[in-house]
Amino acid sequence: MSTPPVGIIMGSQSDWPTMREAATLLDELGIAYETRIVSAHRTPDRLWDYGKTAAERGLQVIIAGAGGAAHLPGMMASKTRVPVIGVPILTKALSGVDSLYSILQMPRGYPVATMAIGAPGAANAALMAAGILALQEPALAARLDAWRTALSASIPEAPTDD
Ligand SMILES: Nc1c(C(=O)O)ncn1[C@@H]1O[C@H](COP(=O)(O)O)[C@@H](O)[C@H]1O
Repeated sequence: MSTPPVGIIMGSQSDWPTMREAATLLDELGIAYETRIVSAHRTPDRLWDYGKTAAERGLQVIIAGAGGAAHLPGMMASKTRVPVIGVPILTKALSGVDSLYSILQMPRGYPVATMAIGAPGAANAALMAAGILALQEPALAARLDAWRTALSASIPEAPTDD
């Protein structure tokens, strides 16, 4: 089976309810993806292999979600030149600020495009991936434009009581 353009990876099964937001949006936009649980802490060899083969397999964007000591996105960025979009998972102890800072503060040379905490960040990660892929795919660019127009049109001009 050929490699899809997007890889959605996450540190744990417990991240899936959040990361599913990214998958749902990619579905809506007709973008193929694969999903994997990869942890820098718990499955370092899996992380190594995934990062080492990402470019040669044909992945074009990696969306990486992790919570707490969220080293996965940064470690993946250190292992592959494929752009990594990081999603900080909302945590109970520190409200996801731990995840956010862990992903955001990368040293020079190994960037991670860091999204907002939680589900909105996961959705935006998919839209960011779509925008990157749309640079080379006019049909996808048209679908993304239509999606944005529809969202804009759905916003009421004035608030209602219920
Ligand atoms: N941050 C990381 C990494 C990593 O960065 O490699 N691996 C797992 N985790 C995170 O641990 C949290 C709790 O995981 P469990 O629910 O499995 O205990 C998850 O949010 C996961 O992303």
